Amino acid sequence: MAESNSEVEKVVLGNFVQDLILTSQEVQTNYVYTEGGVGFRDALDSGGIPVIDLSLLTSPFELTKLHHALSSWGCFQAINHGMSSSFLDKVREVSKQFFELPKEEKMIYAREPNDMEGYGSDIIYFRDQKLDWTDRIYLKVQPEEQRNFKVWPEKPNDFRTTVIEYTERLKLLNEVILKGMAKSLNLEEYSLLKECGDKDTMLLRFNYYPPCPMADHVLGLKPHADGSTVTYLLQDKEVDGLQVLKDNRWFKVPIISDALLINVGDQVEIMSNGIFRSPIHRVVVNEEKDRLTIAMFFTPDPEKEIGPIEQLVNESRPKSYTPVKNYTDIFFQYYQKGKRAIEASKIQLCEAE
Ligand SMILES: O=C(O)CCC(=O)C(=O)O
Ligand SMILES: [Fe+2]
Repeated sequence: MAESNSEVEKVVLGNFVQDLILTSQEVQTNYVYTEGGVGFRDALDSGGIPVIDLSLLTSPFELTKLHHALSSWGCFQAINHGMSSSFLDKVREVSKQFFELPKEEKMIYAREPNDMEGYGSDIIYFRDQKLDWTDRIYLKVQPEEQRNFKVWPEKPNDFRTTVIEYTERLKLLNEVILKGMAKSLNLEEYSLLKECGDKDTMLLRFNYYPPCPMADHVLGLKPHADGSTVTYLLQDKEVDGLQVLKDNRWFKVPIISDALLINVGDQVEIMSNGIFRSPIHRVVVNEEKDRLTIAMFFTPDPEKEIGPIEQLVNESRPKSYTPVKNYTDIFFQYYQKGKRAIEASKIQLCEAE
């Protein structure tokens, strides 16, 4: 259901934002928003994003809190997730060390022009595409046999082992979260995990946002919702920048040291028949400081068709989405055009009006 490619001129490898800064080039127009730009950073402070203690997730009280968090905000800050502060520091540290390497050492892991995996910046699909002020490393970390080590940094030398350990830890955590979500929906606890199929995929993205001289007119990441089932974000420890849209207003996501920000992606919105929402979020940049975040996206087995879970469909909540397969594939083209892929799966419920 991807859109026609008529606008797509060619897919090219863009500039690295880090290079633009090092060479003090003027900010190119493709990064600059002329309308609605001023004030990107003026979002509301939000102490309101729920904080959930995962060590209590078996209690009915915490499950109710989880249900409420995911149906109102679509995200929460997870504390007591079992990963130590020093381990999370290590994950941040090896990531930062990679971006600090000289250009030629990073380029060994550059992505191919048509490929997402590896070190790169936005794929350019069409001429007027708005570009994100960010460089990334994108790695498929699961299934294991699909790891493309050609694009996995070997420097710093503990990069790979740290990434593999982080992957293992998040795999376990994701089970806890999907079971908790299912229970909070009064479903059998494995129902969401089963819906993801046997070969679910994990994509790890390191987002590096260099400082930007036009921070009020440029976005680190344009507004989007994630195409995942669930996303786990390890924020920068010192520099904020993430904002979440709720009731048409942008709220800043505060930094809670060692918490993970967990958000619903489009595919859990579909599975939950819209009870849980996949929140729209964006990233603003900073004039002086760089920022680094690490996002792990879980997606179902691409061979597995997913759709609203039957028990969540009834007269008062009719089926709102058509089943989809390999949702991730269509997601990125929509994203670059500033559109939401989930619209393609939504059923128009005219008769309910
Ligand atoms: O860097 C952030 O704060 C958010 C990253 C994000 O939204 C993403 O990678 O999809
Ligand atoms: Fe995101």
